[in-house]
Amino acid sequence: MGQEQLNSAAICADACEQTSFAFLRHEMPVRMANIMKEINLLPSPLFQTPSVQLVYSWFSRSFTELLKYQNTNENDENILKSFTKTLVGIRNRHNDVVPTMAQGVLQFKSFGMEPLNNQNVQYFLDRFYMSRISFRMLINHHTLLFDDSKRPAQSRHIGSIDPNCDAVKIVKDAYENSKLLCDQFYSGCPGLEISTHNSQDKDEPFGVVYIPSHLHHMLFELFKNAMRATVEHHNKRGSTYPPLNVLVILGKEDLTIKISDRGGGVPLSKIDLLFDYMYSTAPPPHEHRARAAPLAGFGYGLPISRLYARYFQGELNLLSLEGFGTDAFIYLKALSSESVERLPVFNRTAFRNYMDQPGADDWCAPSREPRNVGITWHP
Ligand SMILES: O=S(=O)(c1ccc(O)cc1O)N1Cc2ccccc2C1
Repeated sequence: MGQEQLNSAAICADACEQTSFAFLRHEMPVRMANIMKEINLLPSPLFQTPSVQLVYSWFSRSFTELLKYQNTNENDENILKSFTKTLVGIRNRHNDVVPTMAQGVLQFKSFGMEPLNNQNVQYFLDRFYMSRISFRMLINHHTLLFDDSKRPAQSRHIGSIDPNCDAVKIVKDAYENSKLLCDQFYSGCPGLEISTHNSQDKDEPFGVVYIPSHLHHMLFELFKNAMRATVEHHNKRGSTYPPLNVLVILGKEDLTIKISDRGGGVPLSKIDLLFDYMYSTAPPPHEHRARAAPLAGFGYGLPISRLYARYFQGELNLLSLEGFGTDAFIYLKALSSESVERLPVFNRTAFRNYMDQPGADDWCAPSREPRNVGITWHP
C-alpha cells in the first residue's frame, strides 16, 4: 500500500473513530438507561438483594462516566483515547454481572417461589442479558477497531465481525474445546461426524457474516450438554459412545446447525425448564464436589446461548426424543442484511409486563371427575 493510500486509510480510520465515538457516547447511555428502568421495576425483594444493588451501582457508575463525553470534541485525539479507555473500564467493571445476578436470584428464591415472580424474573433476565450482549459487542467492536494495542495484525475481521465466518471451522473448534473437558472428567468422549450442504451453490464452501465468538459460545454450550448426556446415558466406562452428528446447512434465508446426540433425551415437559433461570440457579457445588463435572449443571448456559442466537434475529431450539436423544438447532440469518440487533426497549408494553397480574389461564383440561351432564351412553 503506497503512502497516499496509507494517508487516506489513516484519515478514514480517524473519521470512522469519530463516527463510532459520536454514536456510542449517545447509544451506550440510552441502552443503559433502558435496562436500568427495568431493574427498578423488579419485585422489591429481588431489587433489594445486595447482589442486585451491586449490579445497579455498576450501571449507575458506568452511566455517569459515559455522560461526561456528551458535549466533548470528537476531533480531539485525547478525548477519543480517553473514551476508549472508559469503555474498557466499563467492560471490566461488568465482567461478573452474570454470577452476581445469579446470586441475587438465589437470594430471591430463598424468599419462596411464586409463579408470577418466576415469570417476571424470566422476562427481565432475558432482556437484561440481551442488553449485556449488546453492550459488550459495541465495546469489543470499538476497541478492536480503534484501540491500537488491541488491533490484530493482518486480520480480515472488521472489529469483532468476520465477514466470512466459517461455521464448520467453529463447529470443529468448539467440539475440540468441549472434548478436552469431557476427556478430563469422563476419560472418554463421543466422536464427531459433520455433514454440510449448500442449497444455494451445490458443494461450494460457504460462510456467513457473524461474530465468531458468539457462535463459538453457543456451540461450546451445546457440545458440553450433548457430550455429558451421551457419556452419562451410555455409562459403561471405556465403551465406545455413539458419535455426535452435526449438520451445517446453508439455505436461502437461514444457516442452520443441528447437533444430534443419543444421550437419552428429556421429556417434552422438561424442555422449558432447561431455559428457566430460576430453575437453573442452584447453589454452588459443595467443596467435596469441587471436581463437579466441568460439563455439569445447566446453569445459565442454555438461556444465554439462546439469547446469542436471537441477538442477530436467529434462534436456538431443542427437540428431544425422550429415551433416545436430543437435537439442538442453531438458526443464523444467512443474509447480513437481516442480521440486525434485537434489543429490549423500555416502553408501556415492558412496564405492563412488570405490573399486570397474569390473567386466568385461557386453556383448560376437562375435569377428571365424572359429571352428570345429561348425556347417557347407549353402547
Ligand atoms: O436434556 S438433554 O437431552 C440435552 C439438553 C441440551 C442439549 O444441548 C443436549 C441434550 O442432550 N440431556 C442433557 C443431559 C445431561 C446429563 C444426562 C442426560 C442428559 C440429557
